[in-house]
Amino acid sequence: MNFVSYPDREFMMLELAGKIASQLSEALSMHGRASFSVPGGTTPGPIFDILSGVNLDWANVSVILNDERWVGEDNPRSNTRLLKERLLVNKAAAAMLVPLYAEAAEPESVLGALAEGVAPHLPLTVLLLGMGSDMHTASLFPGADRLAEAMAADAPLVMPMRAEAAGEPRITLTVPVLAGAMNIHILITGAEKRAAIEAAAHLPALEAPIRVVLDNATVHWAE
Ligand SMILES: O=C1O[C@H](COP(=O)(O)O)[C@@H](O)[C@H](O)[C@H]1O
Repeated sequence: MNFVSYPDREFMMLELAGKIASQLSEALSMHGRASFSVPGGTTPGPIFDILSGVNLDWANVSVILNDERWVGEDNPRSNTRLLKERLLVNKAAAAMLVPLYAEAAEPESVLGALAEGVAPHLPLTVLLLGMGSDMHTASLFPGADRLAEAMAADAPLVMPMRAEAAGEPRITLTVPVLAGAMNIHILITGAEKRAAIEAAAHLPALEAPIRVVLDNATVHWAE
């Protein structure tokens, strides 16, 4: 893995935001459009704040979550809510949000429609991932009910996922979609996650799902 250690979080967020903006900008110049997949959770808020103010042809950028918790936007755990509050504001308000959630009791009942929405935006231009200290990324949790299926080469684009550590049911981009991205960045902070990602490099993917992208990703870390 390509591991970059930064002196502090603020510097890391600024540097990585610049890198992502230039990768999106290059795709926009070459193809007239770009797709950007982003994590939820607690880590990416500051980089969203920076990116939302960057001058970019956002109207031609599609934004897709890596994964969503099956809760409505009124719930503070909603990743869509985070995106709308921190990334899809200011200049980036012009970007197109590709939904990974629709009002339904279970993800299974709207899966087809959500997958159809994702398909035209592949391969992802830039994939930004987070990681939990249990080595899950997106909603690929160790021990999740459909993890092996989501790792198969012929997996559908999106899948529902349930795991004890996940809390609510989830929906996630699957491994072929994640691993097929043109530029992959993993954003992590703190000593515990650093130790986890170093351990993941020596573990099978079913125990350490982050492993599925590690060989082709740049890991960005700050204490
Ligand atoms: O549940 C999730 O967790 C991971 C990691 O989140 P963090 O709070 O430790 O930064 C996140 O990447 C994923 O998108 C999210 O749904």
